Amino acid sequence: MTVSNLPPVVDLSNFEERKAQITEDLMKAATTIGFFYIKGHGLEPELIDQAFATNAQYFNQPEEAKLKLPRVDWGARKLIGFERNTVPGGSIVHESSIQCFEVHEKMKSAWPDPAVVPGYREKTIEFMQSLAPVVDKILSCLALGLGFPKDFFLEKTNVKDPDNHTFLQYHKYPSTDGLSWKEGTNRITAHTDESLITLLFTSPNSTGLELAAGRDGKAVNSEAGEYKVDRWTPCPPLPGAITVNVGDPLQFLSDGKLLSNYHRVRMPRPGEPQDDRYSIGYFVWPRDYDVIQGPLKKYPAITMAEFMKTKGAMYGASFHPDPEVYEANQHIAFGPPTPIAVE
Ligand SMILES: O=C(O)CCC(=O)C(=O)O
Ligand SMILES: [Fe+2]
Repeated sequence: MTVSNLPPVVDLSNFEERKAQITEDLMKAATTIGFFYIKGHGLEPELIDQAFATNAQYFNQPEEAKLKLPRVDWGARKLIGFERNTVPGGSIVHESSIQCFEVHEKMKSAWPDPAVVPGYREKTIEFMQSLAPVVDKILSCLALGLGFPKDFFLEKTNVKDPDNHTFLQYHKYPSTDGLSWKEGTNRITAHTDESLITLLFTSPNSTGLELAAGRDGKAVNSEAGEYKVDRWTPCPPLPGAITVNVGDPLQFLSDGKLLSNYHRVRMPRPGEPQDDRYSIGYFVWPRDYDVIQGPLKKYPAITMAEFMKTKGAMYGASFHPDPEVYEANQHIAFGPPTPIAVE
C-alpha cells in the first residue's frame, strides 16, 4: 500500500443520504490534521474557471489602477481592497511575494471599475453565493459530529445577516522567473487562519502550499499517513476539489477538538512552475460580537473582535516547525493558543 501524506478527500455527493458517513469523514479529517479536500461539492467547473479568469483579469491591470482601491478599513474586519506583498497574519517576505484583493459581498463601492474589469462584481458575488451551500454542509456536519445543534456554527456565518463578515480574497503570487531568493523564503509565512473555515482554490499545477499538523506538539497518525509537527506536508491542488482548512475560532468553539493548523506558501523550488500562481480563499467568518468559546470553556470567553485584536498576544514562541522559517519570521510568534485574561 502506498501511504500518501495528502490530506483526506471527503465526498459530499448524495449529501442527505450519506450525511452520517460524511460527518464521520469530516470529523476524522478535522480532528487529525484540520485540512481536507472536498469533492462532490456540486460547483460547476466552469464557475471555478470563471473565478480564476476574473482573478487574473483584475490582477493583470496596471499597478496604478489596482492602487486606486487600496486596502482600507471597512467594518470590524477592517480590510478590503488591494494590497501588495502582505496578507493578514502574513509578512513581507519577498518582492515577488503576493498581491491580494479582498471583497465582501455587501460592499457598495470599492469594486474594480466595470469598464476595466467587466462583470467583476457580479461574477464575484455569484461565486461567493455558490460557496455558501458547501459551507452549510461542512459546518452543519461538524456541529452534529461534535454533538452540537446543527446550526451551532452556521448561525454565526449566515450570509444574509447584516453583520456577516465572510469575505473572498483573490491572490496573485507573481512569477518568480529569473528571480533568486534565500532558501527558506516563503510567499506566505507559517500561519493559522482566523476564519471558522477557509475554502481555498489554487491554480492547477501550483506548488507551495504546505501544512504542519500537530500544532499542539503531537505527531498525528491518520489513515492517510503520518503528519508531524516538525514536517511540512505539501497540499497541492486536487483537480476539481476544494481545499478546506479549519481556522482558529472553530478550534476554540470545539474546545480544541477541531484543529486549526499551521500552513504556509513557500517559494517554488527549481523544476517547479515559476509562472504566476493564483489562489482564491473564501474566509467564513464569525460576527464581531460572537463569543468564540466552546461549552467546556477550554479557551477564553472572548468575542471575535477581541480575538482579532489579541491574536498576536495569544501565541507563544514555542512552536517553530521549520527553524529556517522561524528565523526568517521572528516578528511573528508561533505557538498553540494559550488562555489569556481578557477584561
Ligand atoms: O494561496 C494559498 O495557497 C494559501 C493562502 C492562505 O493560506 C491564506 O490566504 O490564508
Ligand atoms: Fe491561510
